[in-house]
Amino acid sequence: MSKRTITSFFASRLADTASKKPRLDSPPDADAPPSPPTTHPSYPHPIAALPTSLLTLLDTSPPPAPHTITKPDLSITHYHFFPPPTARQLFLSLRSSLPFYRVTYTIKRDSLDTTVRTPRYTTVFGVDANSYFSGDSSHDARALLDSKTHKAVPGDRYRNCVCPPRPIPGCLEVLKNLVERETGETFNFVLVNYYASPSDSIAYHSDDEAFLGPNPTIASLSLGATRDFLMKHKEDKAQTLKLALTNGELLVMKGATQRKWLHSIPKRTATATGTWHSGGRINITFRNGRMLPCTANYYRYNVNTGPVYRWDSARDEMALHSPLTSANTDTAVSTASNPTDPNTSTIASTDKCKKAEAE
Ligand SMILES: O=C(O)CCC(=O)C(=O)O
Ligand SMILES: [Fe+2]
Repeated sequence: MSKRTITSFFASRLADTASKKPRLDSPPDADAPPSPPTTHPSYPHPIAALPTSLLTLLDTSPPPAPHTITKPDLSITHYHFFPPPTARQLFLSLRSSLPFYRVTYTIKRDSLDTTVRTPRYTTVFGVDANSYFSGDSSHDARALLDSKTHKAVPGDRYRNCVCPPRPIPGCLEVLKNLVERETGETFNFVLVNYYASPSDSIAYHSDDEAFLGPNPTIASLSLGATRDFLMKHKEDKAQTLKLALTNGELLVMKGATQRKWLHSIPKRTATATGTWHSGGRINITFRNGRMLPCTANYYRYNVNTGPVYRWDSARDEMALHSPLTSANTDTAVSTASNPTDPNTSTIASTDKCKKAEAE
């Protein structure tokens, strides 16, 4: 959690804006050739860097003042983090560069195996606080190191993970750095949702898994189409909130918010979504996973064993990138999981299954 007070937070923001201090740690050189894509053995394909012209826009656009929302047990700050034209370019760039998944998994419901199809595209990068990747996104053979010993992680540490953890690619690292600078927090996971149509959604849930620690801070960036973000208090049914999240908006949820409130992006019909425009919406959440089970959980529910989708600009839609090599179920995971292993979090799975049941 940030140790900065609200006053110092605003003071540093105002000072940054007043001095037109660059927002990026290494401001782009306008004449520099575009950065190469980020590559890593754990990626299904190289992930393109953001164009230099876009990095310049990100670097020079100071965010306007944050707004706070006052409700019981709620700590939310939101602001227009990027101007809409910049956010639109970011949306187009990330939609075409990232690998996405349409995850399917099985859960036990009334002791029967039930298949859940996640109603949106997802992807995830990062690793929990016990490990980190050597080097930076310009290195293509980044090794997973132990946070205490700084040596290679024991080979079996992520054996329950559906795939090896993936380092955060350059295009998302840039955004993480900007959000960290703004919030005073640090994050080690970047989760991405792509809502291709108004019927893509996320059911009511809270991101309160034990592996995030108590009172987690979650920063959430919206790019592309406007979608309604609904919130309701877990106990006081009279307490509800509806925000229309627009292109370039950043929402920072803190304190008791996850413990006391649920949130969702409900399905909408195309006609009811007056502000919908074709192309969909990307949501990026920045999180700090403190405990080992976080990694297996996030890769299971956001990548899993199914095929990769990539944006097909000719067809103007997501298209299968890789042939289906294994069934898009988590059978492999269930058989690989060892319930007595601390990597297999029953708390986490239970939390996520609650989310899944309504999807
Ligand atoms: O798309 C959004 O704004 C919310 C996504 C979300 O709640 C999540 O990924 O946990
Ligand atoms: Fe969430």
